[in-house]
Amino acid sequence: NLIYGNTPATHVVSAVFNVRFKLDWKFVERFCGILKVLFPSCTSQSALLFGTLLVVTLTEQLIIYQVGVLPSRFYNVLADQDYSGFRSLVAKAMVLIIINSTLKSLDQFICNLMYVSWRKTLTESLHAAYFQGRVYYTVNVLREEVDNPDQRISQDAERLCKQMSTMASRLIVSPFTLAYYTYHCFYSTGWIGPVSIFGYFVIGTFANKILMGPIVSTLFEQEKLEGDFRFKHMQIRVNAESAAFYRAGKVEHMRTNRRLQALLQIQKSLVKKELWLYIGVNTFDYLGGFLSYIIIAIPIFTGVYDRLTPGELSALISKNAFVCIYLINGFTQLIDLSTTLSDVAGYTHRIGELREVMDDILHEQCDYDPASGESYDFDSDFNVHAGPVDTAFIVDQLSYKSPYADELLVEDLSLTISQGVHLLVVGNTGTGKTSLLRVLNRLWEAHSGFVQMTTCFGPRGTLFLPQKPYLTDGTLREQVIYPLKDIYPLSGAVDDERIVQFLELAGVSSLLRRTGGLDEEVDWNWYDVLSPGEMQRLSFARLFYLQPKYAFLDEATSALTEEAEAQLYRTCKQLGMTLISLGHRSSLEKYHDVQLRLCGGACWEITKLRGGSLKDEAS
Ligand SMILES: Nc1ncnc2c1ncn2[C@@H]1O[C@H](COP(=O)(O)OP(=O)(O)OP(=O)(O)O)[C@@H](O)[C@H]1O
Repeated sequence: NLIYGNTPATHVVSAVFNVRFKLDWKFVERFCGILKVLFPSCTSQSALLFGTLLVVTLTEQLIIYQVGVLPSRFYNVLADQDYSGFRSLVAKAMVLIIINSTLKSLDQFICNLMYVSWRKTLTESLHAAYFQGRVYYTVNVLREEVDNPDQRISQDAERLCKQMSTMASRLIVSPFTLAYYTYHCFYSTGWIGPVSIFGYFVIGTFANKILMGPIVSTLFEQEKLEGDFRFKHMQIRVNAESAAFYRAGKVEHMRTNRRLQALLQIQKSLVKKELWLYIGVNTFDYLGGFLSYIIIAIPIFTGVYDRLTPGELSALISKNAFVCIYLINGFTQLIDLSTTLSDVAGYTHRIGELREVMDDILHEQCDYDPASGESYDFDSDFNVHAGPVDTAFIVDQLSYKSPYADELLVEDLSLTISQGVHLLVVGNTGTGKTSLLRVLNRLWEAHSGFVQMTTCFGPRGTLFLPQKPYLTDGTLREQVIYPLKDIYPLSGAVDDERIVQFLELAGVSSLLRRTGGLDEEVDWNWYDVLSPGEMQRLSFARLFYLQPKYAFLDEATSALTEEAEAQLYRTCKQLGMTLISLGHRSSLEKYHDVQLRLCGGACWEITKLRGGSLKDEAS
């Protein structure tokens, strides 16, 4: 039995602005979680690309060193007027330069490949959680703490992968160059060189971490406002016609500009905060240049090198400076990455937070049938689950309310939805008619009581036609067979005849001409070109095609005439469906046997219509 109830819906207050996202332990946890997704195994594509990048960048470093010492060799052969040496050196230089530039391009190429591969893996993993069960509904409608989940999946994931791939080639080689030059530095300056440089790096990192803290949280906020701004434009795009009827250009202009201003304000503050980080980074860069001379100055002024001649001393200074500068340069490159790291941290928090919330929702929602242990899959699960075969739902002492409200919409409702007993649910606006469907469909949790679902979703089971017709993108056939991915049953050309016949029965056969055929790709937005009535008729064509045993129709004929309504209801009944309708029209009564009236104030009553058999269990 699918029993759910007794858990009051929790109201989660948006905490986005109270939480300061920083470079903290939470960041490390979230980042490691994302890395686990990006590198699922040692033999995964990303891991192999990463290994190849390591080999390429290390080879590149060796070649860079060879290219770096070329000028000193040129000095040698030119000073000695060694013509043959000069010729072979030129040839060697040409070869080295070609290899170097090829390796550099290869490095870039692998980074780009890695970016695409990471984006694919990360986005697909987010999709897997988002589209599992009804997570996409809960995260968009019921959980306020996650702003713009769409933006996090489509844009933030992309930017995170981009930034990480740009960091990769610089980071990957750092441990090797740092180890190599630390050894050389120790060899030529003793412990004072490496210790001073490491100390300098620690101070630099600490200073940068302090400067980066506010940037990470501001970046997080900026991305939220970026999403809000884009959403506003999307809202206008989707509702352009309604807005135009209101002549709402001015007010929408003002509102959209308001969102833009909020976004720009935060962007400005981000730029200001970044100024301090840039000052820190640049100061660190230039101070690093002097540090090598300070390191060598200490033994000189303390008299360690007093016995060296000025010539030997300058050779020593030049050699030490070279190694120290290389080592400092290695650290400086790491510090330079801090601006990229602050971006990475911002995106990591946004994606990490979304992953956590989706995991949480998945754990909370038991979207599987405990009896059979199977999850509900609209496409493939046509098995009827445990319970009387001629019932769809058994509702017992059910109370429910909207997620953020205190008052119950309905209290202690008991009824059985059985085959052949057509049920009409009526009631004033806002009394909880659609909410009843939400609770039956497990989009909302019941406050108390039980709902036992004894059929499956989809063909042969239960189908819900929502109040707002939902049209997907794609061809006319895809609209009709929605939400199935393939035709059902798989019967080839016979399917075409059925679809055409059902389009005719639903009164939208003209769509065939407009689209040019069932499988013609259309470049229009279905919402823009169909009238509300046509959308409702197309939803009925869908219903006829899927032929569920039970059809829940939420004001499904509100945009149609009573004659059209009569014809559609007649067809549904001829196809053997049991109808559960929600609506206000009295004309609906004649197609139903039982009426459930939601009276407001949590009250309800069940009455018999037209002498139909009353099968409720309530008083
Ligand atoms: N996602 C939501 N979050 C919070 N409250 C909601 C949500 N959806 C609906 N409500 C509220 O729940 C109450 C019941 O809504 P419901 O959609 O069930 O009304 P209804 O009886 O179907 O109304 P109508 O006849 O207009 O369709 C309303 O007060 C509505 O504002």
